[in-house]
Amino acid sequence: MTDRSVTVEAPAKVNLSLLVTGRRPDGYHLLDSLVAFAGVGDTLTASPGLGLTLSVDGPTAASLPEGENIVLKAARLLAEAAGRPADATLHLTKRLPVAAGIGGGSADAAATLTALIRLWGLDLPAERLHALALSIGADVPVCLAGRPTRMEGVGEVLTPAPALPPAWLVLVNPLMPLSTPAVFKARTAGFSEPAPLTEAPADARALAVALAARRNDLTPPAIALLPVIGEMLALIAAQPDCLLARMSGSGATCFGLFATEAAARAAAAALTACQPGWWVAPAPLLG
Ligand SMILES: C[C@@](CO)(OP(=O)(O)O)[C@H](O)COP(=O)(O)OP(=O)(O)OC[C@H]1O[C@@H](n2ccc(N)nc2=O)[C@H](O)[C@@H]1O
Ligand SMILES: Nc1ncnc2c1ncn2[C@@H]1O[C@H](COP(=O)(O)OP(=O)(O)O)[C@@H](O)[C@H]1O
Repeated sequence: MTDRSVTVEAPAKVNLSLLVTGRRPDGYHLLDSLVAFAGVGDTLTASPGLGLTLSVDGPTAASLPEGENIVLKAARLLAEAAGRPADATLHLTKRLPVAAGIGGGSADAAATLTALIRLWGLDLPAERLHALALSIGADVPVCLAGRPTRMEGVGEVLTPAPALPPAWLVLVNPLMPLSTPAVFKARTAGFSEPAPLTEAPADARALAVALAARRNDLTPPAIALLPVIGEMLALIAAQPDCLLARMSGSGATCFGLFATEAAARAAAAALTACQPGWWVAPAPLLG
């Protein structure tokens, strides 16, 4: 690391609701999702260097599969778009479970773009950056936005969501990866009507009520593929003061919504005591 290093956090993406509203001719599903971020995630540091290198550490680094890390793909595509060499020394501290429905890879890619734009002093037009992010992955544009957002299309249509109230989440993952294409493929239900959040909920309880009127349409197929998700949801919902229990993205990570840090931390401790093999992370909902 040098004085010129740029460090960017890559927070977990949480689909507070996720409706499948249709299907494109190419097979991709159209979504209407309220996406927010949690105060837990990976960290990306970019430093000056000759050539492009990436080192990775952190508690979940070992579960990254062989093959190109999405961080390198993001760096190469950004350099290409800027017409400059991809010279940087990147370091990723991986804390989020992989292939977990909380967009760890997408958040890492977005953090890489943000860090390298600063390191390389680039001034890319917003539309160009949006298109570049989308070419890396459907969830990368929303991770680049990094604030509560209504996400439509397959991730390309973004509208700022109403402000979210102070609240806490407990993220829970069984440390079993779940394949996104498999979950979409296992869907048997029809399509949902879009249901945007139109008013800012006054508090965490009002947010829970608003979310309860929506769903995550990918939950039934995810449970069919990985029944432990059903157990996780029941256990989270049974925690004192849990306002809502829901799955994020295509799973398997689920979250509980709580009004206070104390309630979230108590629930996280109880969940860990009961299932020591699960990844359990209490974190604030980022507004
Ligand atoms: C479901 C969401 C919701 O935020 O999150 P995650 O569960 O990945 O975190 C995303 O839309 C995940 O988008 P993305 O990250 O591009 O999915 P990938 O892992 O690349 O999976 C791609 C495959 O999943 C299916 N797929 C994905 C997205 C979508 N809107 N419709 C689809 O049908 C397609 O079969 C596609 O080939
Ligand atoms: N830095 C990274 N972090 C996580 N996954 C990565 C990364 N680079 C590449 N991948 C690949 O991206 C896939 C999707 O990962 P991830 O974003 O964690 O899941 P999800 O899309 O379910 O939220 C993983 O299965 C892995 O093969």
